[in-house]
Amino acid sequence: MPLPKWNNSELKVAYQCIKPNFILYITGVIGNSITEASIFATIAFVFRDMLNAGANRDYSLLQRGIWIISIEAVIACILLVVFGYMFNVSVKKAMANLRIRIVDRTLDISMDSIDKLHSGDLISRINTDIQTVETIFTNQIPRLIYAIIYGVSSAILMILLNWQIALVVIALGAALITVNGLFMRSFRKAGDQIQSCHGELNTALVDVLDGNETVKLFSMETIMIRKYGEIKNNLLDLTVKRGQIQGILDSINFLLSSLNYVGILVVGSYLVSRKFINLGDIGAIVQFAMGLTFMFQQLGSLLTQLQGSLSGMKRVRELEELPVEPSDYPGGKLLVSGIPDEPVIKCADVSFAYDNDKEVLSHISFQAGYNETIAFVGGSGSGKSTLMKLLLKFYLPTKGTLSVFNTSIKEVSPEVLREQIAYVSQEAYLFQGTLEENIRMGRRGATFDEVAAAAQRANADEFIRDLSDGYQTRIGEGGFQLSGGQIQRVALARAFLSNAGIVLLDEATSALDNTSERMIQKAVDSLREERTVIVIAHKLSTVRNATKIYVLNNGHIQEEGSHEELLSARGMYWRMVERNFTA
Ligand SMILES: Nc1ncnc2c1ncn2[C@@H]1O[C@H](COP(=O)(O)OP(=O)(O)OP(=O)(O)O)[C@@H](O)[C@H]1O
Repeated sequence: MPLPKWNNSELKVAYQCIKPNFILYITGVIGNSITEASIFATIAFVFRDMLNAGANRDYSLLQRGIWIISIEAVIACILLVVFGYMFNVSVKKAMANLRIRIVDRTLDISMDSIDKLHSGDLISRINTDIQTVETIFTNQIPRLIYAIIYGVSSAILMILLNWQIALVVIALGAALITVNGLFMRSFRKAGDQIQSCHGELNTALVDVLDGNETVKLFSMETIMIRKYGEIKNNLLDLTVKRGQIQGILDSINFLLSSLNYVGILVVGSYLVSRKFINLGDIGAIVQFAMGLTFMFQQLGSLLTQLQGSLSGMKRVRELEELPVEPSDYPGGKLLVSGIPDEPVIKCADVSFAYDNDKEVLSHISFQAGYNETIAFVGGSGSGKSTLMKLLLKFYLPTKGTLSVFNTSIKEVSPEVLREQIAYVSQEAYLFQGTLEENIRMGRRGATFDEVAAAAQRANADEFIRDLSDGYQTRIGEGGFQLSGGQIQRVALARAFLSNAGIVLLDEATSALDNTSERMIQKAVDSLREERTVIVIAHKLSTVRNATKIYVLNNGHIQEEGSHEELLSARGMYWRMVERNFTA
């Protein structure tokens, strides 16, 4: 039988999900199955008694049967509620834990891995794929266990009643499993395609929602809806294809099961007419044959369905297996105290490539001391942002050393390093929550007075207090919308609050009105005091005051020096200044 390879790691991950509640889960599932199977077994025996009662006119058998069924039904109702509760609760807990674990894991994934994922695909893995995993526990495993318990108990009872008929039914059942096995590969393939199509669909949806403004700007509505429609149609085709396979399989199963019953009835009638067996026993055997055939049928179709669900598990596992930011550091600490004599940042002959082939930074060397501002300028794609990412340890240099406070960043954990760095990016991300909460991200545990003082230094306090809810104004998606200049000042407030010794500043390129521009410039100037600042500069005012300027070109340092030195060299920097500095 061409069984597909069972991927152990997927089954292992599936087991890991339920492990903390495994006893509760398995007790619920097995208890449920035994209860249901015993009802059917009792019905079979009562059915036998009824047929015999009719044949022999012994109505006490009938009375006994009614009593047994009634009592068992009451007990079963209670047990089914208890067992159902046990396994449902354990599955819900397991899935909630899995979702939290996956989101937690997503936050630890290294930058180069996360760069390769689309947020839509990530959301699909966390929602749709985990939902598929849930069906393994709520549907497939319980049905599988039930089918086995019901089938095996039916087989035993049937063998006890008449082993010859039992053998015939078992042989036909084996044929059923073989046929279902033939379909397993197609189910797995269809499952893989459907799950990844769900990922594509979410990716397209995120593009439509996040890129809404751009879509409208370029009148791309038709293109976007066509793209979304194509994926949706593809998903529909795949689902219909899987439905067709399921349909063929169901009819084959139905045909084989019917043959089974017809066979039993024919053989049974013959045996009854020859008085080898009584009518009641044949009635019971038909009931047990139903149990046994049900098991074979379910084993086949459930194993194929399980393949589909394991496709979801595979995508969840892929997410879990992505490389994370390493956490096994030699425990290096950054000795930050007072005014350092040595340069705070030392970058010695650093090179870096994202994909191990093309270097985007080559042989970069510079130093930045206390109270100094080092500015990087250069054309688009010259490597300025990449250098910032190396300083933040989102990536490690492929060659050379990068040290902060005399310690190689390789030796300290990203958390320890980032505690000493305040990063003010062009597009600060503001989370759903109040302005106070957003600023407090600079230093958790800061008091309200400290938050307000930081906002004051960032020239943000005034506009915040002017809002009707002040610091309690809710921002983020669906909340109050801040202007570009206001967002930048909130980001600067975070940096002031952090008290970090190093500031990485990605100066905004977007044009702001003069008042905003002046306020931000004043805040930045004050942030530079008594700190070490690395700035990606786009404005002449910023570079003019820098201690040293580095001009990046294609990942190389093309020129370095003070504003005056570089101007008199009349090179690339001079040309940029002539062009009014729009790097
Ligand atoms: N995550 C990434 N994976 C692969 N290549 C990348 C990645 N990020 C940037 N690059 C490449 O690295 C090079 C330098 O990019 P970087 O963003 O550092 O330039 P930049 O000077 O900051 O540009 P800009 O001023 O336009 O922001 C570019 O060729 C870019 O395509």
